[in-house]
Amino acid sequence: MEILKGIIEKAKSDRRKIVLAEGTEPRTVKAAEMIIKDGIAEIILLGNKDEIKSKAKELNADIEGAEIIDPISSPLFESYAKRYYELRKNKGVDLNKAYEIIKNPLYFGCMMVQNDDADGMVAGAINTTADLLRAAFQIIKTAPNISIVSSAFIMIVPDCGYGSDGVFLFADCAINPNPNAEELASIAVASAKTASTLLGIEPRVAMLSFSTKGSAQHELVDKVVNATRIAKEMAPEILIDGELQADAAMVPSVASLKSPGSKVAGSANVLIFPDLQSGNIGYKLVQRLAKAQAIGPISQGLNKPINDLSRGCSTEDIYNVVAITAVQAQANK
Ligand SMILES: CC(C)(COP(=O)(O)OP(=O)(O)OC[C@H]1O[C@@H](n2cnc3c(N)ncnc32)[C@H](O)[C@@H]1OP(=O)(O)O)[C@@H](O)C(=O)NCCC(=O)NCCS
Ligand SMILES: CC(=O)OP(=O)(O)O
Repeated sequence: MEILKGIIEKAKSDRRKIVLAEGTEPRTVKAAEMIIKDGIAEIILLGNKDEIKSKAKELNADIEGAEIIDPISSPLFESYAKRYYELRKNKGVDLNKAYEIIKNPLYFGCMMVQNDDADGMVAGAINTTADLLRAAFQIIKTAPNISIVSSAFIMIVPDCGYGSDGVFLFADCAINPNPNAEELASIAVASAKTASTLLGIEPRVAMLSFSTKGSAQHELVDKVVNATRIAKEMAPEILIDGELQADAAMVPSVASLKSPGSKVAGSANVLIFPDLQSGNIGYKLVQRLAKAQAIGPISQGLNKPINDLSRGCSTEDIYNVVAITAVQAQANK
């Protein structure tokens, strides 16, 4: 929890302007109230003004301090549509289509961030990850020298001595369905960076598999072995090891049996899943069965901070992801 408090204090220290694209969604409206009250960020809610105000009234939420922008009647609408057309005309988008697309708050919000009218955006309480990411990929795009955008969850597991006192980073649990070895290596390196910059912990990165150091042979294991080698070449300064089963990665007694001498096994705090099936299932199991707090998915590798939520998120989750987005935005300046 200390880690989360640190992020929240950092967000407060230099307030950024964050767009909440799902402005009428009840958890979002409540989160906006809390964020404004605690001074975490300046908030822009997107959507129909009357609908947002009546939702706030119904929820007894004070959102007086929020700016409300209706994309359709906004003076920014025309210029954003034209800019979107310029960005996507070589992909077959004509001007009429651009006007249609910019009515969608996910696209309008990304345009606000891209044009520095806001510093970051959070959505995904009602929209799917794929819909949010498509808008971000098209408008915000991938940062220089980054081959692939991925995501990570901060997992805070109660009464747990593994990882960094129960704190882990899990990746990729939200974006890339089946990364190849190079892509998996990039996810590992990006996650190590997120762990050190956002969580302030020294990353110990485990490349997870159903095999530990050759205990099983399969092409799925080969992918993780290759990804581990590539990640070590990409970032020799980072502690990365694999392939490791989850118990060998986290539990010292199992690590000493299965992978003796490893600097990561038994103490991993960054867990890299081999594909999205295992990553998404894995984080939800830990969240629900171990009652862990799952904060994210936090995007890694976009030019500017756009973050997703799970549709199962709580008001508190939105509050936390906004704080993280604000801290990422500070780092971008
Ligand atoms: C991320 C995702 C939406 C991309 O899907 P898609 O639209 O079919 O992907 P495409 O291959 O058509 O690519 C669309 C654009 O995004 C870009 N893109 C796709 N994946 C990318 C990635 N990981 N990093 C950077 N750019 C990416 C493509 O380069 C392309 O750009 P362009 O249109 O400018 O050429 C898709 O991989 C997905 O649905 N992932 C799973 C999301 C999910 O359901 N998660 C589980 C719940 S959290
Ligand atoms: C991250 C994630 O799994 O999102 P959702 O639950 O909305 O599919």
